Amino acid sequence: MKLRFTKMQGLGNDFVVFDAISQSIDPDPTWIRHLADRRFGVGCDQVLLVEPPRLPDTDFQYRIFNADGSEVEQCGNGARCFARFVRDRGLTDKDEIPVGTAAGAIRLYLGPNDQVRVDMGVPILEPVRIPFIADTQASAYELEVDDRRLTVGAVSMGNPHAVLLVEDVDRAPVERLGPLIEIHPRFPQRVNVGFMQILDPGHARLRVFERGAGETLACGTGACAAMVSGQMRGLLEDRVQVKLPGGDLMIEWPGPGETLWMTGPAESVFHGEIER
Ligand SMILES: N[C@H](CCC[C@H](N)C(=O)O)C(=O)O
Repeated sequence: MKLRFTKMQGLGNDFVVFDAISQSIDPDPTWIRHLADRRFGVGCDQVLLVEPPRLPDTDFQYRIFNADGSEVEQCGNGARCFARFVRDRGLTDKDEIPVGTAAGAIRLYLGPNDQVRVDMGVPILEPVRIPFIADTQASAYELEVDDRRLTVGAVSMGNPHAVLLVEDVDRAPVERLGPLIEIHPRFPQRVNVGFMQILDPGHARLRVFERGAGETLACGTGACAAMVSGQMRGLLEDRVQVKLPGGDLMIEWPGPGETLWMTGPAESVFHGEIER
């Protein structure tokens, strides 16, 4: 059976997107891994499925699968690509799209110049909800990694993030520490690992070693989590330009308990069909 897909990207974080409303898609982890493989498959960081709504007051459900086949709760760059996909495919004519994810409902706003603004909900800081094993909630935690004591922030955007501060992202030990922290036992669901260099209270550089995908050119939820962690540590203000290797995101967050907004681009690259 031939399945139609669209290859998309948000700041170089790339996706294979399927309309799973008009097509029957079984997201078997082995097949997801094959799809994501950059030599034996199409190649992507994540696979996205667009499904009929499941949550009240939403128009769609959107499911996210990492390249390793694991299904996850949230994807920031994917959310923007989702919005572009459903508009370009004529699945909606709205500029404001309520959509359900495994982490709950979010709202997407299509703007000019391929920009999409996303209400990412309220960031989660309570350790048990991240999940992260800690005695109390704090703006930063000590983490033993490879016989070294590191300081990390811990935040959930629906998916878990650890955030480290570094002097220079270009020289950050992403390849060495990313995989070690991703599977650290204090993160029972594994974790995405952000390495943030703060330039000034309104600007930061970030690299992210993603759970289930490795280092990507951009991570939307990672940018959100890094900004939250930076603000909780008194280092960032409530509107921050986060500069990732693939490009920039604007993150706005007034503070704990408040909604976080992310704005950035989303583009289609090509349409294709794959035999299954
Ligand atoms: N690797 C993430 C999912 C994709 C998130 C990222 N691509 C984004 O733009 O937020 C996780 O396992 O939680």
